Amino acid sequence: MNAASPAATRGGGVKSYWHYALGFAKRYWVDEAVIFSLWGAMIILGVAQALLIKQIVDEVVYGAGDAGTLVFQISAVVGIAFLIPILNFLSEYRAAVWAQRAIIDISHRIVHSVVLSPAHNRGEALSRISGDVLNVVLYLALPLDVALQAARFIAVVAASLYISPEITLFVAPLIAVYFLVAKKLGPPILEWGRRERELYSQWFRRVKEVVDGAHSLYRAGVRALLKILLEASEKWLAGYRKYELYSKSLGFGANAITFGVPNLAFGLGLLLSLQGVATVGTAVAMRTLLAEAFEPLAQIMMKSGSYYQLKRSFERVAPYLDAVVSKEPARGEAPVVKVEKVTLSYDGNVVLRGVHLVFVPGDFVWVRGPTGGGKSTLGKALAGLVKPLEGEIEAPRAIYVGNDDYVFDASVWDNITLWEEFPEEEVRRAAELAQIDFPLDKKCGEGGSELSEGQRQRVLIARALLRRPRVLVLDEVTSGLNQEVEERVLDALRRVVPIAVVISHRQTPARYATKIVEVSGGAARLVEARPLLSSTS
Ligand SMILES: Nc1ncnc2c1ncn2[C@@H]1O[C@H](COP(=O)(O)OP(=O)(O)OP(=O)(O)O)[C@@H](O)[C@H]1O
Repeated sequence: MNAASPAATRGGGVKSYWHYALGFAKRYWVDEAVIFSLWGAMIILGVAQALLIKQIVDEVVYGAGDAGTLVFQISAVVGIAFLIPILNFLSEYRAAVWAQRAIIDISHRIVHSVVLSPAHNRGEALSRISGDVLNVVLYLALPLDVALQAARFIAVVAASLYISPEITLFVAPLIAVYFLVAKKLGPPILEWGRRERELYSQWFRRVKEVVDGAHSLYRAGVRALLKILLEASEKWLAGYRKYELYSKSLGFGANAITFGVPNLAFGLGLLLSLQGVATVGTAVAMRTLLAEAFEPLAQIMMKSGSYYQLKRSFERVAPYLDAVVSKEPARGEAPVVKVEKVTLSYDGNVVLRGVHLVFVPGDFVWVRGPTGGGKSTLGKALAGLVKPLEGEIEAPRAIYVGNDDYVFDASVWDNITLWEEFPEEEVRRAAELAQIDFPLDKKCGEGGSELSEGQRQRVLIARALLRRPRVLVLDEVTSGLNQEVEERVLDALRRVVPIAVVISHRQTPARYATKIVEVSGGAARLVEARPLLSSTS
């Protein structure tokens, strides 16, 4: 998948709908071409089927044509009748998989956008993923969808005009009425549906209140209780009645026209055949064709009915859409960290300039410096979470662990694996290396509220170690540990992570450091380099 330009979020302004819709169309042009071709074939086959039916009926009724040709034509009609559902299945399958891929892509973009720009609210971003992403995909695919349905409708009308302009023009006003009425009534019905659901939840809340408060409400007497319920139920029922009346009567009217028009065309065709203006075949073919005219219209109306809902979702997600989906570094890359002539900034405000650092396997780097100097910024940049304004950073499979990393309301185990499948012994090993000495089935609470700070930090470290990073950046995540445990964690890190970068105000990392980097005054300098320690010492 191509990555779009990251300008929108950083530049502040969100680009227009068409910018994203065209980008979306370009990214998925293969899927779109396949779906369009399948639909094209279905449309052509549908029209061909109607024309063949006209010919067959006329040959039988008027005694023209021979038996061999008839058998061939009938076989073709039956064949088409089988082929259309198969093509339909293929297009629906392709469209469904495409939609899921698009959902994953957009979710990745949201996640990356949040990580690249920590100003975003993470909880908000997660709710976007669960609530809006599907709508965004539907909204971006809307032009294609509408074009497809319009093409279906136009093909049916064109074929009808070709077979019998008289009948087509006669039923056209009815089709227009169907379209206009449904278009006018559709949105109020959707609105009523929403109000009805709201009323239902109000009613349900009332029931719940009565059930929960029954004990104290009993003093008011059972009759009063029932009265409260009755009033609430009647209010809800009144809303429900109105909604059902609207929606069912529209459904009834639409069905009447959907069934009526093809049969009207059929009857008209038969009458015209008596006058010699049409043939019986025309009547049958028109009936078959016109039965297909309403489905695309209904689809267009349904899409336009949810248009505003889709648009709102899009507006909520658009600020996240331009994030670049970075590539995973290839496995087996040498874990050498290179930071060359790098400038790091936030919204144009430079934090660090001219950073040049090289770390090699076995390095244990202690990053120190005054508060606000840019240590975290450097650490995040190593893991690709802050993009350099200038220069290049190479740090294969780097993971950054910071104190803001989220601990979910789940067990320690789930917080380490994040619900991914890992062999049990690997999870236990990661927990052991991170010096987790409390049960792995212990509940963490929302945000780790049931853990001490040191426990929370060890869970975060185990989560990172389980993923076997080649470069691990720990940003003040040993601050809650007592010195003895901190030493054990750092020692484990030194043994198992090829390149460890520890950002800390404490002195403990000095014991293990092969390199010390001082971050202050807008610069990050290597101030000390010691010989590499052997991993067993
Ligand atoms: N997301 C952000 N947006 C804008 N500015 C930021 C952002 N994060 C950090 N900064 C700014 O960048 C500068 C460096 O911050 P950074 O957190 O990297 O420093 P630090 O050395 O890690 O500090 P500390 O020791 O207090 O954690 C600070 O002036 C800070 O205000």
